Amino acid sequence: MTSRRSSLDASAAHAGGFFLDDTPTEEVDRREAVLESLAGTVRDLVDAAIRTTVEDEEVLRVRDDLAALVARLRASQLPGPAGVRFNADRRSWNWGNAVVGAANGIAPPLRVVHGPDGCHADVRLGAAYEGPPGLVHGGVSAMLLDHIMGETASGRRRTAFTGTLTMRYRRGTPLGPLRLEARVVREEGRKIFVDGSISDAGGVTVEAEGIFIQPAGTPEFPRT
Ligand SMILES: CCCCCCCCCCCCCCCC(=O)SCCNC(=O)CCNC(=O)[C@H](O)C(C)(C)COP(=O)(O)OP(=O)(O)OC[C@H]1O[C@@H](n2cnc3c(N)ncnc32)[C@H](O)[C@@H]1OP(=O)(O)O
Repeated sequence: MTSRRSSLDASAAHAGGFFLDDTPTEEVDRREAVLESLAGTVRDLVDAAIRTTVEDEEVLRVRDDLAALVARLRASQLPGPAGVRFNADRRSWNWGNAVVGAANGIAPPLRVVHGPDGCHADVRLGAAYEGPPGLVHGGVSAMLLDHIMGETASGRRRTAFTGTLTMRYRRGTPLGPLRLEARVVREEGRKIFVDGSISDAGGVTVEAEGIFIQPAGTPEFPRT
């Protein structure tokens, strides 16, 4: 088995909390597809574990089988979290991210689409994201909006951290298919004001307003 840790660490240079990495885009895409397929199965496992009704003995046998699989993945590990990396093509990858991480089985995951007027994402939230019965946990709604609004502020050309995020929960957000939207309303110096929403088939369930800050001294690339 080949470890990936050394090549990533050797090529990384720090840039405003993000890492410039010389891994070619083709190689990033290849590895991402592999990790994504693993995370999809992990996500399925989480859902199956929540909803299983098999006998206790079978649950315990599955637990032992899983422990053996975990040990195989632990054979070669990063020393800490996956971090955020980007290369000279401005291909960025944040495989551990809680919302979009390709390798993260507890990320829904959100697939953010960047357009001229902002960003949107279609997502289906299952049993792992439940708060009130049949409804999305309010913190999960805030987390997803925080991410898509932050990515909108970032525009894939600068880093933008959440300064203030205000949520208005208009009605319960049902588990199932949902659409998230975000757009930049205005900018003042390093402050980027962003609106966001979550909708189901019946309309908006959650609205949000956020102020995202570009940390002082961090790089900004031209718009693409
Ligand atoms: C690089 C290449 C491309 C890479 C491409 C990758 C793209 C990848 C996209 C990822 C998208 C992630 C989306 C998730 C986003 C999170 O979840 S980020 C995590 C949660 N947020 C945090 O942890 C932030 C913690 N806070 C901080 O780090 C710092 O307080 C901040 C927010 C950076 C501000 O610090 P600062 O720059 O020292 O701020 P400061 O100079 O005091 O103030 C600047 C201005 O902002 C205002 N301000 C400061 N703090 C706040 C606040 N909390 N609220 C409102 N206004 C504030 C000040 O009043 C001031 O305003 P003016 O006086 O200029 O009018």
